[in-house]
Formats: sequence, structure tokens, C-alpha cells
Amino acid sequence: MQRTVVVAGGGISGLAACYHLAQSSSAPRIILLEGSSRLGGWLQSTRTEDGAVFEHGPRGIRPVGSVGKNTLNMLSELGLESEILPVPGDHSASKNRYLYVNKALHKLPSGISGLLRTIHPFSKPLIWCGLRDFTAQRGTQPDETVHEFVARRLGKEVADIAIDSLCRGVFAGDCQRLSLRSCFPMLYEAERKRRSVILGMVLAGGEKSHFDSALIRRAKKERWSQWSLRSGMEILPEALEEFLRGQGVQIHRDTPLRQLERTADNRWKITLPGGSIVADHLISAVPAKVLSQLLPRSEEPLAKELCQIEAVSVGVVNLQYDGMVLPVKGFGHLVPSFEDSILLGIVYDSVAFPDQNHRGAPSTRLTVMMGGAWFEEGIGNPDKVSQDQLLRRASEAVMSHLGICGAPTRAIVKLHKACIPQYTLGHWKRTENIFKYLKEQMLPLSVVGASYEGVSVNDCIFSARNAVEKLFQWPQ
Ligand SMILES: Cc1cc2nc3c(=O)[nH]c(=O)nc-3n(C[C@H](O)[C@H](O)[C@H](O)COP(=O)(O)OP(=O)(O)OC[C@H]3O[C@@H](n4cnc5c(N)ncnc54)[C@H](O)[C@@H]3O)c2cc1C
Ligand SMILES: C=Cc1c2[nH]c(c1C)Cc1[nH]c(c(CCC(=O)O)c1C)Cc1[nH]c(c(C)c1CCC(=O)O)Cc1[nH]c(c(C)c1C=C)C2
Repeated sequence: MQRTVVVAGGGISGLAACYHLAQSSSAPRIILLEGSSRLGGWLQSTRTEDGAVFEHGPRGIRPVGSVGKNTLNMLSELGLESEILPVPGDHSASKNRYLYVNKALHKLPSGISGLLRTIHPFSKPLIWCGLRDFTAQRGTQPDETVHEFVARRLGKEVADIAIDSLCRGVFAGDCQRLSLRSCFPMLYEAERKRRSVILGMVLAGGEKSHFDSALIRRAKKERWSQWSLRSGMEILPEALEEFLRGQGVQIHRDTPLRQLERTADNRWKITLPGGSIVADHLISAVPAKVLSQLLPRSEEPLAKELCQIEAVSVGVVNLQYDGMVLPVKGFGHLVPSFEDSILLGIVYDSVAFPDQNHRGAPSTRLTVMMGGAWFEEGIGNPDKVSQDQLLRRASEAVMSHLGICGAPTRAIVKLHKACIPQYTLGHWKRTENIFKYLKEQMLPLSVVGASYEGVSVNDCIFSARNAVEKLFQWPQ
């Protein structure tokens, strides 16, 4: 009899899991259950009638490594190649990233010459940090915070300014709480394998992956730093949905899982708003905390680990202005927490992706991101914060950081609650315990998504692919 696999959560991880299941030669009956009225999770775009695109979630996807190449292959297979908007290596959005420190923008150094000179806000040439890295002792702990690691190897100033900002620009998180081992596994490995982390990273970058295609070769030749999609990132879940429907996958929106029970024959009875269904296997692509609340009492040890994986909220404000009003050209700027803990950074979308500007007169599109690990202390309870409050804060930042004083011609405010999981100290042990429990207890359950082994869109898609591959290897 054909087995039934239920996928919980229709974000990019759940859709990718269905995609890989449907592609398998022995595809099971696949049912996707999404709690909300739309698919895509945090991939959310607004497309206006005049042709402008505003991203409320991810916009820039990196093409590098196995995870980046795997996503490019998926785009090719879905027929989305003509939608790709690459940012080539020589583009200003690839070369220029800024920090806002001491009330001024500072371009981060790029290239060797930038490392030899003293560049504000740093007090000495960054080459000194490289030399320090060669002499630093190897860490002895199984994990340490990102800040501790970088302060030990590259110095406190780099940790306080550059790494603090980087963690805000990727995890919206606090580098004094985030785990080096889980957030930057390549740095962790580099320290274990080589004397110098910088050398380890350079050598790891040259490692070969088995993925190859014309698109991958093009991305390499043109040195894409990242890519986006012309009609907005939301076109990816839309294309996946169309593909999955064509493959006979049953997709149910507005169908949140309420409860999970184990049956006597090691299957799941899944309680839904209007009844229940039985699955031979469940792929969970919902946040870890959500899964922890669905599990039966018998799986308490698993639920305990899952519920410790917290996520932070981010206020996302998209603004559009008439004319080209930016004082600098680049990807955007980040703000270290000591400068302003609430304001994480501003993306200059119209620089990286000018094809998404509206038709007609030139314009500037910006995205202001706020809150993250500092949301509650700096802005308040995410359930009570008003859109006006976020818009006011974003407009003030645009004025003081970029000198843009006029009123925006368009503003869209979103509050994404618990949108970026935080891999805090000891996350590696929690995930190890989770995967060990699933294996030892032979639970018919796989967990995928941003809660576990990488928050980027690439990581989510790759985690889904790995889970499906493992599923077909397991003795049933
Ligand atoms: C503002 C922002 C900017 C970002 N920028 C980038 C970027 O530039 N590049 C990049 O690579 N990544 C970026 N990311 C990260 C990336 O977008 C996310 O990590 C990724 O989209 C998470 O996908 P997911 O499917 O794992 O989870 P989600 O998108 O959270 O999907 C989970 C799904 O499960 C559903 N669900 C929840 N509970 C239930 C239930 N009980 N039953 C059924 N369904 C349920 C939800 O409705 C949701 O659709 C960004 C994220 C944010 C928030
Ligand atoms: C200011 C907040 C945020 C900005 N983007 C994100 C947040 C929380 C989320 C995010 N950004 C990136 C990723 C994927 C990481 C990956 O492994 O591919 C995620 C989840 C990409 C990214 N954005 C910036 C950096 C340095 C990176 C890492 C990869 C890379 O080097 O490209 C910089 C950056 N992000 C934001 C701004 C304003 C900014 C400025 C320079 C917004």
C-alpha cells in the first residue's frame, strides 16, 4: 500500500520537502498542511501595479557552496532562470557594505589595500587582527559565544563592531549570546583544522562540490555575490506550489496541526481543526517551539529540547522615495548594538535590484529592520506595538543615517513575530539530542527548517533535501 507522508508547514522548508519527496522514484502520497492562509512562510513580497517590488522577508540569496548550488538547481528545474536578478561581483552592492558608527557611515574594507590602512571606525589596520589570528591559542571549550571567539582570535574591537553587526545582519541576534559552533560552523571547523581561522576559511572556500549546471557555472563566472527574483522572492513558493499540484501533492491551507498522537502501529494520528488524519511519517517544517507543543506527553524529552530553541521578532519597514536620494551606493548598512540597539540596519534595495524599481521616474527603495534580540527591551511587547511606532522609528533612522528628509511615496510596515531562530550557546547539543532521540526512539518524524542547522533560504532547502534522502534510506 502507498505510504502517506505528511509535511507540516508550508514555508520554504516544507515546500522544499514536498518537492524532493515528489521527485523520488518511489514517491509516497504527500499531504502538505499549512496553518495560515498562504504558502511561503517568511518569503513575502508586495508587487505594486506600477512594477515595484518590496520584500518583507529574504531578498538576497547567496549562490556559493553546496547549499547555494542546490538552490540554483531547484530554480532551473522549476523554470525560474529568466526570473533571476543576479548581483555580479563588480557591482557596488557586492563591493560596498557600510557600518553606521559614531553617527556616520563607514565603508567596510574590501580587498588587500583596505586591510593595510587604518579605516574608521577601527583604530588600527585590520591586518593586525590577521597576525593575531596566527598566534592565537586554539579554543578548549565545546562551544563559545561568537563574541568570545572573535575577541579571542581577532581582538575585542573587531568583535564589538564588525561581528556584533554581522550577527545582527544575519540572525537579528546578539553575538554575546549566539553560539559560534552553530551560527558559523565553518569558523569553528577552521579553528580545529588549521592554526589560523582566516587561512582555514580561505582553504575551505576552494573545496569542490559535486553540484554542476550551466546556471552554477554562470554564477561562478560572473562572480555573483547574491541573487533575487524579478517578481519578488514569493514567486519561488508560487512556482513550487504549481509544480507540487502537478505532481498530485495535496495542499491544504488554513489547516494548522493541533495535536500529534502515536498509534499502536508506529504511525501518527494528526488532529486538525475539522477532524484527524493518519500518517506513516511526518516531516515537521514548523518552528521547533510549535512542534514541541504538538507532541504527545510520551515524547516529553524531545519536546523539552525543542522548546528551548527561541526565535526573535523583527520590524520590517519598506520605504520608497522619489529620485535617487541615497548619499552612498552599496548593499546597505548595519548598526552595531552599542550605537543603537533597536535599529539593526537598512538595506538599499534599489541599488542591488534596480530592475524592481517602479516604471517611470527614478526612485529609491529601502528596507529598515528593527528589534531582533532587542525587540522587547527597546520597542516593547510585539503583540502591542503599533505600525505607526515602527514607521516613525524607521523614518527617523533614514533621516539621521542617510539624510533623507522628504516623506516617502510608499511605506509598508510588517511585524514578523518570532521570525529568526536564535542558535544560542549549546545549540549544537540540543540539535544532537533531538536527532539522537528521533533515531533511537525510531519516531516516524523528521525535523527540517530554520530552527536547526542554518537560517538562510539555502540552508532550509538543503535541510529538506537531506531529510528526504535519509527518509528513503531508513529501514521501515
Ligand atoms: C526579515 C527577514 C529577512 C531575511 N533575509 C534573508 C536573506 O536575505 N537571505 C536568506 O537566505 N534568508 C533570509 N531570511 C531567513 C529565511 O527567510 C528564513 O529562515 C526561512 O524563510 C525560514 O523558512 P521555514 O520554512 O523554515 O520557516 P517559516 O517560513 O517560518 O515556515 C513555517 C510555516 O509553518 C506554518 N505553521 C506554523 N505553525 C503551524 C501549524 N501548527 N500547522 C501548520 N503550519 C504551521 C507557518 O504558517 C509557516 O508558513 C530572512 C528572514 C527574515 C524574517
Ligand atoms: C538587519 C537585519 C537583517 C538583514 N538581513 C537579515 C537580517 C536579520 C537576514 C539575513 N541576511 C542574510 C541572511 C542569509 C545568510 C546566509 O548564510 O546566506 C539572512 C538570514 C545575508 C546577509 N546580509 C548581510 C550579511 C553580511 C549577510 C551574510 C552573507 C553575506 O555576506 O552576504 C548584511 C546585511 N543584512 C541586512 C543589512 C541591512 C545588511 C547590511 C550590510 C539586513
